[in-house]
Amino acid sequence: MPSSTTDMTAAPADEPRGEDAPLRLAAHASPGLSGTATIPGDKSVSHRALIFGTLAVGETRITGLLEGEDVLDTARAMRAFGAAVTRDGPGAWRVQGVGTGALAEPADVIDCGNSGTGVRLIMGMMATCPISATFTGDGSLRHRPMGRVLDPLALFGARAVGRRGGLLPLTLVGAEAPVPVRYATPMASAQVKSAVLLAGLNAPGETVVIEREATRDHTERMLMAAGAEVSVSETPEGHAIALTGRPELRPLTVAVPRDPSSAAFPVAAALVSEGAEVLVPGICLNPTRAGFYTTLAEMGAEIAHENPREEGGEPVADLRVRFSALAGVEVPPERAPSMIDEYPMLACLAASAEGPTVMRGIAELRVKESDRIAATVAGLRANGVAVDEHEDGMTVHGRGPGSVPGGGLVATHLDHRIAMAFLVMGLGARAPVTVDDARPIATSFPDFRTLMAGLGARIQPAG
Ligand SMILES: O=C(O)C1=C[C@@H](OP(=O)(O)O)[C@@H](O)[C@H](O)C1
Ligand SMILES: C=C(OP(=O)(O)O)C(=O)O
Repeated sequence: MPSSTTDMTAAPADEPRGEDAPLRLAAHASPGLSGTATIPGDKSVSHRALIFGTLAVGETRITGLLEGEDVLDTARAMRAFGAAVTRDGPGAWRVQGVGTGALAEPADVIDCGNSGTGVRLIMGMMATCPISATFTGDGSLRHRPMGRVLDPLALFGARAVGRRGGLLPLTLVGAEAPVPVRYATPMASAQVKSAVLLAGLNAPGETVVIEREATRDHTERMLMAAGAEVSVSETPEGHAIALTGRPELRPLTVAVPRDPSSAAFPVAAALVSEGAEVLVPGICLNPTRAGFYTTLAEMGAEIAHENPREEGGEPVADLRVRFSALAGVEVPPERAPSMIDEYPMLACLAASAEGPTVMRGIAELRVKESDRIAATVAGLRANGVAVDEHEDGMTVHGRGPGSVPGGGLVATHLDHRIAMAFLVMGLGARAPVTVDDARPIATSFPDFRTLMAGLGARIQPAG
């Protein structure tokens, strides 16, 4: 791994970083996985640590930062807005912030690569500052809707000019005289909520965001830790977060907890690998993120939560996972926000559960890095698994442990989670499962292959 900050944030390409040609990988049946899976830092917390570091006056210290491409793009962007961002060693970073309202105007286009979180939070951060910035991203991000943040940011007084349909590239002109906003989010989205709260930081007065279902709360936690006045309440309209604008944010010391969304992959691998026992230590089990683990318990997964404790202000536990005979379940739609990124993995796992697994209320999956419902359904069918596609979800008809035929090729559509979910499914399938391009895995989990190989997983380049 390069040791200097400059190397870690080299200019992004339009294609996934790394090798030029698509990286086709095949996962072969791998019974008896064992060992310890040390998961990297949480992606959501890592983005926010860099952004809050930039908005605080003074030096923020971060340990355990996820050094995936998405987060490195945010680090590079924070430099463009005036912060001094330094890498001291693996996961150890410092940010010398400029303060809310004192952001520099970037001299060039901000390329957020594959990251919806990066671009949407950064647009929120700058929308109430008297500067302009132009944003773009890779072929996946340029298809994703930005109107969901541009609409509320316009209420603060910001203006955007971009491609039709609210697509990147776009230029955001920050408000000269921002006004605070009261906004009810039309979809369950922590990115939209966070963009509004970040914009509210530099608007005088009280900004309120109301969400029908509570989404991940890392922004609120960090705002409070940095000294902002934030109150959270349940109202007839929903879960409301009120923020008083123009605080002086103090710099934080952030110990990034280990990512429950990344942990989902080795956890699922152990569940489908006959005879497996894997320890996954120190996983963040913040209730706004832990829905996948609740669902696994309902399916009968043998997962012990050992040594529960608090680390860096988040509840964490060590997960000991054993190969399990799973039963299909109906996932309550209201659980979706707490496991939104885990549905592709759950669907692949459901293929070897006994009976149907019903996943509804997840239309948001259609606007992620890929249309994750369509990509998952196509990948399952290519590997002989029966699945029904619904407008807002899917039902997987599992036939029990060891029943997944495999042998198919999965189109990953620049989507790291599709690539990882299907490789994990292959570890318990009868014939190898191949993914057409594993390069996007580097956006969130650069050490995925090494970590999985350490457990005994057979994931190899495919011809
Ligand atoms: O706020 C965040 O850090 C994230 C929010 C979620 O997106 P939405 O806000 O679009 O649901 C999630 O899918 C993404 O991986 C990270
Ligand atoms: C949806 C995801 O990320 P983002 O929206 O930040 O691209 C994800 O990591 O699964």
